[in-house]
Amino acid sequence: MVEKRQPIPVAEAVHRVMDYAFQAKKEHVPLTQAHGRFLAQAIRADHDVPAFDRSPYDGYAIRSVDSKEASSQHPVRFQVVGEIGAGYVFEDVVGDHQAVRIMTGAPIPQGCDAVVMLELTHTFEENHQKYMSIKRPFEAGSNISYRGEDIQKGTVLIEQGQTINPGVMALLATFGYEQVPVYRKAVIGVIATGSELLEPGESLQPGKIRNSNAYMIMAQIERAGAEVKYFGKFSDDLALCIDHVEKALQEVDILITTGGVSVGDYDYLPAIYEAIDAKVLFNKIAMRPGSVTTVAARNGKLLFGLSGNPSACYVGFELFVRPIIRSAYGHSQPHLRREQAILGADFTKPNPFTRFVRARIDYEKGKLVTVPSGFDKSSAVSSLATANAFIVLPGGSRGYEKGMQVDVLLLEDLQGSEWPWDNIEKSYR
Ligand SMILES: Nc1nc2c(c(=O)[nH]1)N[C@H]1C(S)=C(S)[C@@H](COP(=O)(O)OP(=O)(O)OC[C@H]3O[C@@H](n4cnc5c(N)ncnc54)[C@H](O)[C@@H]3O)O[C@H]1N2
Ligand code: MOO
Ligand SMILES: [Mg+2]
Repeated sequence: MVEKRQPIPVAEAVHRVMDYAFQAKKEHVPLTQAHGRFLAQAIRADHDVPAFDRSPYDGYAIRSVDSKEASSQHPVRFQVVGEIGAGYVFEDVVGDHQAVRIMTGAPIPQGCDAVVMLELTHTFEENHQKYMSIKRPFEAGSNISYRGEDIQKGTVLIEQGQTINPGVMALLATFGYEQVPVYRKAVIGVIATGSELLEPGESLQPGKIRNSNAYMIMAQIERAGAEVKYFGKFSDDLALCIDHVEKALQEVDILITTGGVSVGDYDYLPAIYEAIDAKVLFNKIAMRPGSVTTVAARNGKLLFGLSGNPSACYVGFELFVRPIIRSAYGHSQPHLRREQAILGADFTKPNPFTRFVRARIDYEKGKLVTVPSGFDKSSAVSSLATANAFIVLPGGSRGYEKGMQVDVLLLEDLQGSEWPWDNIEKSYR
């Protein structure tokens, strides 16, 4: 008698997985390796930016009071008493009707309170002395970048858990983070199962297929910000498989297998979970694709038994594995970002279970429009390459028409969402 599996709602499955959320350890990495990592500590400004009043232009630093009488009829002349480039400090105090030639980024000399752009000055020499003149007055503060105008000392600039993007890299460098506190990458093991699997370098043979899931999952792991450990393929021998899983578990934070979770004669995963005494959190979800997605836990470590069908495997990863990875990095919005979009094509399939249609989101005149990205079967591999979203169609619906509003989950968005599973749009016909 085949075991009858009881499907649970998607949200309930995600909850059961998230009960095992863990925090990754912290480490320091050189700044040059920090891009794409997750900050393990908030970054606070320990000095003002800019740290001194500076010139935003190439020109002349002056005392504004000396320019008061300047007009096109009566230009005011200044004696040029020095020159400073960015990186240098003018050591003297600037006096009455004196000016300093100054470059963009150089500190404003003592005594000066305005900068005149080079283009607005006339320069000349008399008796080997340099002068410049201007034809209009400048107010105190004209063309000065003030200390702290960009960032004030003490400001929290980035919260812990944020992704280090190119802009964060600039801030880290600005504040002297030669070594950056980041979360250590979670190590995720991958094992493929199935005697039909060939590796990409092997020629096709009758009845065989190439193992695409392992390479897809490894990329999904990297996209989620974790590190991959690939353990290759299972053998056909159950005892060896058990041993394989036991050993792999020692080396990872999470273990993912693909295939072998349904009720086929060679679907070994249920037997393996039993043999290693892992607690099965669920083995059937009211969703398509991915209904067979199984998750088990042993000694606090999760084992994800993703489906062998490529589309089901892909969806299972994004819904259940991704949030566990992101939450390990202190992220408060670890789930896929949920948005609403206009359906750009009919989707006539009825949905007894909640369906996650691999889809493409595009912007059209300020609106988000989504269309399925191709062949919509659990076994499909073709619709994944152009997918950047899942259209979420709740169970119980009888198909959707072009123009309807639907919920979508974004696959390539870094912001994420805190909990996307409440009140999924049910505007079905
Ligand atoms: N009697 C039933 N049969 C099936 C059920 C069911 O409820 N009762 N569920 C179906 C559903 S839904 C799915 S999804 C699949 C799940 O199968 P498994 O997770 O056990 O995976 P396998 O049997 O190992 O393989 C399924 C399919 O995927 C191909 N595959 C496997 N691994 C890979 C890989 N690494 N790369 C590419 N493709 C892979 C494999 O060749 C099979 O075609 O079960 C249904 N059956
Ligand atoms: O689990 Mo299967 O992917 O529902 O099609
Ligand atoms: Mg199977």
